[in-house]
Amino acid sequence: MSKVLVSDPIDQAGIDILSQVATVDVKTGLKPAELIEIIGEYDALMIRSGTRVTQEIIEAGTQLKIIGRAGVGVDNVDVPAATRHGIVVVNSPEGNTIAAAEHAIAMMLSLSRHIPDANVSVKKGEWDRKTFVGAEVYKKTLGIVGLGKIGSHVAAVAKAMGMKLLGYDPFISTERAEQIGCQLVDLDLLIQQADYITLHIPKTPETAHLINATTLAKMKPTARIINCARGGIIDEAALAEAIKQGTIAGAALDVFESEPLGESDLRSLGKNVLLTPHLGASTAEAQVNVAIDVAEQIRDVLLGLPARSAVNIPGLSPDVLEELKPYMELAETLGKLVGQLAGGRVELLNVRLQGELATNKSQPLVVASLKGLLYQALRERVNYVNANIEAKERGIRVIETRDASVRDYAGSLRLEATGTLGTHSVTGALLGEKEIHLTDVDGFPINVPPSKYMLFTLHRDMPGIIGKLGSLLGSFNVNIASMQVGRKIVRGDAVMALSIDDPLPEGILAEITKVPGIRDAYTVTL
Ligand SMILES: NC(=O)c1ccc[n+]([C@@H]2O[C@H](COP(=O)([O-])OP(=O)(O)OC[C@H]3O[C@@H](n4cnc5c(N)ncnc54)[C@H](O)[C@@H]3O)[C@@H](O)[C@H]2O)c1
Ligand SMILES: O=C(O)CC[C@@H](O)C(=O)O
Repeated sequence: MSKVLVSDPIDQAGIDILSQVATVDVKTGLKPAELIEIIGEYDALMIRSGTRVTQEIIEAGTQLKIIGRAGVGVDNVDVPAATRHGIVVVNSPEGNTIAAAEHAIAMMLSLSRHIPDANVSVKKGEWDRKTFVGAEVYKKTLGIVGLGKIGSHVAAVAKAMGMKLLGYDPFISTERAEQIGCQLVDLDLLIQQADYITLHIPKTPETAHLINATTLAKMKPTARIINCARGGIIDEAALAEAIKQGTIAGAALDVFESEPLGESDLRSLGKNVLLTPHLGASTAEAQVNVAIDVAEQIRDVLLGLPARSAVNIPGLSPDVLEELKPYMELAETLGKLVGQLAGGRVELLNVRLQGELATNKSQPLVVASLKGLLYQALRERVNYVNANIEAKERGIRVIETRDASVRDYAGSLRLEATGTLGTHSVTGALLGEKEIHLTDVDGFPINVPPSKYMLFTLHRDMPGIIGKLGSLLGSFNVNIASMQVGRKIVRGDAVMALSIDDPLPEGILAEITKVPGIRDAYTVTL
C-alpha cells in the first residue's frame, strides 16, 4: 500500500479520500531536518503553506511521486526541483478563491471602521466613540491590481457596495475588464486615483516590491492598501514609514515578506494598520474544498491516473507525451518569445503546425504554445490543463492552422501574436532529434538556438550597424554570446538576434533604439 505524509493541518475530508488508497500519516509542525529524515518512506506529500518543500527535501524523497498543495500558491515548493525528479506538483486553483476575496473585503471594511481596535477597547471596559470614527467605502474608488479569480470576485462584491472600480492587469483584455465592471487603467493612474488599493497578483520578479517608497508617495494621503495576495509585493519598511509620515492613511496585510512575521515596525502603528496571520484561505468551506480537490488528485496519481491541476507535468497520455516532448518544449519556447515580442496584452494567437506536425496528433502543441505565452502572467500556475481556459478568460483568441506543404524542416511551428502593440511572429524547428532552433523572426530568416537572455533588433541592413550595437552593449558591460542577422534583401530591413550572458540592464533598450538605423529593440527571457 502507498504511504502519504500530511505535514500541515488538512481537513478530514481530504484524509478520508487519501485513506481509500494509502496509509496516511499526519505529522504537522516538523522541522526541516525531521522531514528530511522521514520523507524517504513516502509516495506522496500533502501540504498547505506551512511546509517549505526545498530541493533538499525533494532529494531525500526518493519514493515521492506527487506533492499536493492544498491551496493556490506553490511558491513554498521548489517546483523546478520536483520536475527534475519527475514528481508531479498539484494545487487547488479555485478552492479558496471566495475565502481570499472575502478576507480582502473584510480587511477593507475593518480598516475603514476600526472594528478590531474598537472591539478591544470595549472589551477593556471603555466606551470611546470619538477615536473610532471611520470612513465609508460607498462611492469611493477601489483600485484592483490583478483581475484573475480573486480580483474578479472582489470586484463583484465591491461593485455591489457602490464602489467605483479601477483595474490594472496587463494580461487581460479590455472586454474581460468590462465584464468584471472595471475600468482598465495603467498602474500609475490607479495608484494616484484610488481611495483603496487591493492586490491580487502572484509574487514574481516583476511584482516584487511593486508597492515601494516611490509608488506610495504617489498615493492619496487618505488612501488605504490591502494585501491578501503574497508577502513581498509591498516593501514593508517603506509602507511602515509611509504610514508614520501620513503619506497614506492605512494598510491591512494578511501576508508578509517573511512568515511568521518577526520583528516589524508595522506592529506598533495602531489602528491604521491591520495584520492577520495569512488567514485568506482559512474558512471551513475553503479548507474542505482544497483538501478534497488535492486529495482526489493524489489518490488518482497513486492509482496511475493523470492529475487535473498539475502545475509541472502535462495531463497527457505517456505515449503521446514521449513522442511530442521535444516539440512541446519548442512550442513553449516560441510562446514565451512571441508573447514578449508582442508586449503586454495579446488578443490573438495564430498557431501554424507545419510539415509533419500538420496532423491532429499535434494539437497539444497549441496548448504548449499558450502555456508559453501565458508564462509571463501566471508563472508556474499555468499548465497544460488550464492554459486554454486561462487564455479564454483573458480574451485571447486562438486560431490553429495546418500546412503540410511547408517542408524546410521535418516539422516546424509558426506562432503569430497580435496584441495592443502590434503583431509579431516566430518560427522554430528541431535540428536532429531535439535541438530547438529559431528559424524566422517577424518574417526574417535566421537560424539560432534560443538562449535564456536574448536581444532582438529590427534595423536597416547597413555598414557599421553591428559594430555600433556591439560597442554600445560593451559600454554597458553586456557580453554577447552569439549574434546573427536575418535579411530578405541586401541593405533592406533586417533582424538581429543576439544571445547575451545576463539580463539587459535597465534603460539600455532606449539607448539601442537611438543608434541610427535601429528602429526597434526587444529583450526577452526564455
Ligand atoms: N492570503 C491567502 O491566503 C491567499 C489565498 C488564495 C490565494 N492567494 C494569492 O492571491 C493571489 C491571486 O490569486 P488568484 O487565484 O486570483 O490568481 P489568478 O492567477 O487567477 O490571478 C492573478 C492575476 O494577476 C495577473 N498578473 C500577473 N502578473 C501581473 C502583474 N505584473 N501586474 C498585474 N497583474 C498581474 C494575472 O494576469 C492574473 O489575472 C495569488 O498570489 C495567490 O497565491 C492568497
Ligand atoms: O494554506 C493556506 O492557508 C494559505 C493558502 C493561500 O496562500 C494560497 O495560495 O492558496
